Amino acid sequence: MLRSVAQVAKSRLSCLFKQVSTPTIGQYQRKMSSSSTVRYLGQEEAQKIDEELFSDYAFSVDQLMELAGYSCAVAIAECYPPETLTKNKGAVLVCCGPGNNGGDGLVCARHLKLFGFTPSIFYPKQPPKQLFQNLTTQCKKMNMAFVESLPEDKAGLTNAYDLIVDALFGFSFKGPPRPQFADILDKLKKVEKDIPICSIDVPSGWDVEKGCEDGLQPELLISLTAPKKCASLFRGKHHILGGRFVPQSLEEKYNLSLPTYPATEPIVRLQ
Ligand SMILES: NC(=O)C1=CN([C@@H]2O[C@H](COP(=O)(O)OP(=O)(O)OC[C@H]3O[C@@H](n4cnc5c(N)ncnc54)[C@H](OP(=O)(O)O)[C@@H]3O)[C@@H](O)[C@H]2O)[C@H](O)CC1
Ligand SMILES: [K+]
Repeated sequence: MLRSVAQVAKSRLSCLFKQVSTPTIGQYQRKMSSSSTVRYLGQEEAQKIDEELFSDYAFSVDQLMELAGYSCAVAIAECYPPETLTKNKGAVLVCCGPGNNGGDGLVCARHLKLFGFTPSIFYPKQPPKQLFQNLTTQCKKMNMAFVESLPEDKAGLTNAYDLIVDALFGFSFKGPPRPQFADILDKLKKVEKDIPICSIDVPSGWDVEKGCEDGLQPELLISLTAPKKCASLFRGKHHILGGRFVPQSLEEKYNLSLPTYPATEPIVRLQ
């Protein structure tokens, strides 16, 4: 049967709209899973790329940390929208370590607060550096609580928080965790089946390349820049890539084969 001019025009128009409409993360994910072979980085390589961003490309730590932490908050809000966290009204415990991974955690906390979550911060080893002191002041001025220690019993965490952000260690972690942090990681491990854990860049306590079979099992992993080798052992629900700041020339130099980020999104789903 011949279609009327109006029907043809309507179908062309709808095709046009399909072409120009913004693709969803799901659409990109489907595209990626068939074509992308994002490369997983070793520890030294991840550190080298990081150094090059600061030296050759003249980025400042604050700049990249802001983008990294922001992308983590976006990933968390996408996987766990605050309005769905009804048990503890969107309370999130952000555990921050002594290095830049901890700094990402502080930035992430600030954005989570702006997105409608209620973050509290656990920052047991605060380095005396202006950058971290500034990030801490920003969180305090935004009325975020700083907790001194983790509760001894499991219920102390499960009755207080809907989510835990693990920003303890990233790609510079080496060897077994020292006692103070071994104890913290044990406490988080005990609640991982009750409260989703969202790890920034590397699940803390994992060897950056070989992982850790009986270590923390986060439900969400947000890899930054590119996944580290240990991410191939991640068995959680969501694996998201953030840190959309890598210049094309650096991506090419290290053959990163990064997936296409959707439109203006700071994150792209890997799994
Ligand atoms: N390019 C990017 O993708 C960017 C990523 N960012 C984030 O930065 C981290 C890496 O940060 P870095 O400061 O290099 O290191 P970590 O945060 O992983 O940890 C360093 C601290 O951890 C201590 N450490 C190391 N091993 C142990 C251990 N076994 N037990 C206890 N403590 C440990 C270490 O202490 P030292 O005494 O050994 O020095 C450090 O205090 C990356 O993963 C991203 O999250 C940037 O924000 C932006 C650019
Ligand atoms: K981490």
